Parts: sequence; C-alpha cells; structure tokens
Amino acid sequence: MSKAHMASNGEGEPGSPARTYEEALNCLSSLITRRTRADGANKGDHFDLMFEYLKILELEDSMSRLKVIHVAGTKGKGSTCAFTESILRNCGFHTGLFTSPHLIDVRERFRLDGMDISEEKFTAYFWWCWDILQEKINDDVPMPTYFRFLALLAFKIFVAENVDVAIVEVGLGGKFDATNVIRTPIVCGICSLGYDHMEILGNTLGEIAGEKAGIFKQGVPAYTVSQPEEAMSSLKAKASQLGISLQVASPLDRGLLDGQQLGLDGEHQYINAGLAISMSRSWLERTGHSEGIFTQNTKSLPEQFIRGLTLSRLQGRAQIVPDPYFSTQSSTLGPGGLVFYLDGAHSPESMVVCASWFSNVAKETARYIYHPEQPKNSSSARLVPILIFNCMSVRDPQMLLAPLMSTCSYNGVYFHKALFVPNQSTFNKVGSFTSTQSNPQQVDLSWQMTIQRVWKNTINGNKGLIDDKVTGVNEVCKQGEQRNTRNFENSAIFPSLASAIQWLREYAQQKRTIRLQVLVTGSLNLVGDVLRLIKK
Ligand SMILES: Nc1ncnc2c1ncn2[C@@H]1O[C@H](COP(=O)(O)OP(=O)(O)OP(=O)(O)O)[C@@H](O)[C@H]1O
Repeated sequence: MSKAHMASNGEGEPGSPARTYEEALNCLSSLITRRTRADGANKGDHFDLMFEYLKILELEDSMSRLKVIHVAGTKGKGSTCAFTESILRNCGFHTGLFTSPHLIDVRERFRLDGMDISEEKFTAYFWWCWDILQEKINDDVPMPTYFRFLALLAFKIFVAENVDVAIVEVGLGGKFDATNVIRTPIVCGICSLGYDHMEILGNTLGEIAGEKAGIFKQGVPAYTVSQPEEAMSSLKAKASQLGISLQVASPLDRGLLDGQQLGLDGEHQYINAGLAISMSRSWLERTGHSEGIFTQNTKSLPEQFIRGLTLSRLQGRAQIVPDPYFSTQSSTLGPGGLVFYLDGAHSPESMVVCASWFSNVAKETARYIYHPEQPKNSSSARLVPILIFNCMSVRDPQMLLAPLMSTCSYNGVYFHKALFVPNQSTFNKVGSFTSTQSNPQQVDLSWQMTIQRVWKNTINGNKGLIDDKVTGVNEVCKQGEQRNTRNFENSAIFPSLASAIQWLREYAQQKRTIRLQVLVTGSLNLVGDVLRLIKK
C-alpha cells in the first residue's frame, strides 16, 4: 500500500506510538454505542449518512466496481458467506470476505484470500479511514457508529486490495444495514429466517423478511432457502415489486461431495451450502467466468466447489476443541479429559440445530453417556455432557433453554450439570479481555440467577413455557417434555468463566476415567471468551 493510502493528515504512520494496532482498537471501541431502533420512523437511524461517509472517503466510484455477493438472513449468514468465499477462492479468485461478529480479534471480520487481514494492513487502512473522517466530520455528519465504521473499512480494504469478489454479510436486518450502500451487487442471498432482533426488525416473520429483503436490488438475481410460508411470501412480494427473480436453493445433497465432509459441521450446514453453491454459480455466470468450471453434467458439482465446501472454516460454529490443557498431559490422564463443543447459537431456531448437532456428536463419541438408567461401562471413559451457558439480557432465556433442553433430551442426551457464567469480555471494548469487575465478590450475577431460575422452571415443566410462534421448535419441545428431565437438575452459577473452566479441569483431573463434553452456547461472545481462555 502506498504512503498516500496510509496517513491522510501527516500525523504519523502505522507503527509510530499513536498509530498502533492497539490504539486503533481503542479508537474503534470509542464508536460503540447501544443500538437504536432502525425503522422507517427515523430513516434507519440516519442511514443516509452512510452515503456521506462514502463521499468523504472517496469510495463511491470504486465501490460500484466491486463485484459483491450480499447476504442477509437470521441464521446461517456467516456460514453461507464462508462457504461462498471458499468456493470462489478455490475457483481461482482473489476474495474479500466481511462477516460479523468476531470471536477473538476484530481482524477475523475481514478476510483476504481466506486469511484474516494482517495487523499491519488493518492498522494502515484503519488510520486511513479514521483520519479522513475525523478531519471532515461536523455536527450534521458525526463519526460513524461502530458497525458503520467497520463496513466502511471493509469497503476501503476490498477496493484497495483490488479483490475479484467481495462477499459481504449484513450486520443486522437489511434495508437499513450499513452494508446496504452496495447499490449493484452481482447476486443477493437470504439465509434461513426466524425470530431475532424483533425489537428492531418487527414482530412477525413477514415484517422481519421484509426488512431483510431490503437488500434486493433491481436487475440483481436473488436466492434464498426454503422458508416458512409467511417469510417466503414477503420475500416474493419484494422480489416481484422489483421485477427480479427469487430462486429457492435446495439443501446440498451430501452425495455430491464425493464422500467428503463439509468444512462446517451440522445438518443445517447443508442448507447453507446449498445457498452458497447457487450464489457462487450465479456470480460466475454473471461475471462471465463460468466457462471451464461447469461441465455438461449439471448433476455433479465442479471439483473446485467440492474443495471450497470441504475446506471452508468458521470459528465458533459447531466447533469441537479438545482442551489443550489436557492434550499436553494426556499420557498421564488416561482416557479422561475435557472437550469443548462450541456453538454461538442465540435464537430459538439455532438452539434446536445446535442441540441436534451436539446430541449427534455426543452420541457418536459416546461409549457411555451419563444417564442414571444406563449401566456404567467401567473399562472406558465415561462421557459426561455439561452445559456452559449465558445469553445477552435482551434475550429471553426461556426461548433458548427450552428448545435446547428438549432437543437434547429428545435425542437421549442429558446434561450432568449446567453452569451459568457471565461473559468475560466487555461489550464496549474491542479486543479487551477483562472481567467487568475484577473482584469475584463484586460481580453482579443477578442475570445468571435469572437464567438459572428459568432453567429450573423449564425442568419442572412449567406450562406455557414455549411460544407457539417459533416454527418447528414447539413440536420438539413438546416431545422433549414428555421425557424424563430430572437429569437436568444440577446447575451452578460461577462468578467468572475462568473459574468455571478451572472447576471443570479439576473435576476431570480428579475423575480420571471421565471425559467431560462441554457444550458452550447462548452467545458468540461467550464462545470467543472460551477460545481465548483455553488457548492462553
Ligand atoms: N441454516 C441454519 N438454520 C438454523 N440455525 C443455523 C443455520 N445456520 C447456522 N445456524 C445456527 O446459527 C449459529 C450462527 O451461525 P452463522 O454465524 O452461520 O449465522 P449468522 O446468521 O451469521 O448468525 P449471527 O448473526 O448470530 O452471527 C450457528 O452456530 C448455528 O447454531
């Protein structure tokens, strides 16, 4: 990158004291604000400002040359984007990928050719954008908020790095999302729709779908997956208003993978992969690159696609991580130890897919799953499922725990203990990893107590726990309720995630023939915190 690209006001370059990566993270943190309602009444919280910022950064023209794939939806956006990026990279293209949120390092949000952007490049592009904006802002055009800044930074990076294709995940919603300044994408996609962020997007599936369909553009083909009727008709209505085609991508037929596995685990990933295949194909056709990739046999997948799908990766989604603490001592521990199953599900529908995934893998590996009614097999490690859970206080824990518990018990997997912990990282600091309160005596655990109460109530089978609105979840919950839930009874609150992990390690160490299978879910931040802690 040229120096002209780097610093706009001559105050310094990356590496000088005030221009470091750490300093950039501090400045970025200063942009974090609580969300406001982004609806028609306030024009998406001054969404039009985004166009002002693009003008200030002189990105308008260059952005229109980016060959973008734009993806919205409630669940599966990140995974679908990761598959799409990997497919097109394996077809030989120079790719840019913008996703959210990040788990450990903000640079995860910006991938170039499948790799997180380097600290050096991030720092340089950050200050380029930051300095120009700082110089030009005024009362009418204030500094962009956190996600808006990140989206602008992504556009700057992709333009400057001259990517062949930019795959861009919507942050929240669609119509008024910061990424929706993309005027002429090559193709758009809407992943599985469900109930999330209702305080911002609306209370019905139709309203939510309408917001997401706000990314559709005239002349741009749109793809989606099978959706509940109400959501689908809203998508169709928007597509027909614009006179564009809306095609429904079928889930990937696993037989097309030549006996290989998708890079991302879980049944639901076949839905996401199907959408990624359709969008990639459409992108290749519309940019004139399909020749030589597709053969006459329309039933098979090009080998570049298979490579892309099987090599794709994304942290914190159905990820299995053996605790490194035990892998270094495995010879002395025998068959016991601790394995984390990480999935950042935080909506009712994703809790169901998360619980199905966990149950399946837990059962696959089970030589003995903890269940008092089953005989113990003393010759091998006993597998003991444990839950670590937290969710944001804007969420209804009942809507998350009920489907989790029901799906697991329906599949015959019973948590030996549920641990409720506060998140480690603070919401308003990028890259920080400190507890909100360092003295465990002072930590406010009232939210964790609420969650624990909900857990206990759910065990006791309170009626009216489950909201009938949640398609698919209700049926599973009812089936699960009929099962014996007494094995969910043990639960505990820990003042920090670190203390919970410490407890688990000691427990596994004492009982050498026990292997703890720890499902961590409810919050992607929590999952990121676990990854940070165990990899230290
Ligand atoms: N097709 C799907 N249907 C239901 N749940 C899904 C689907 N795909 C992914 N999930 C669940 O959603 C979680 C997040 O996946 P992913 O990051 O791909 O989606 P996302 O839409 O980007 O979500 P978020 O906005 O929460 O980051 C996964 O861990 C999984 O539990």
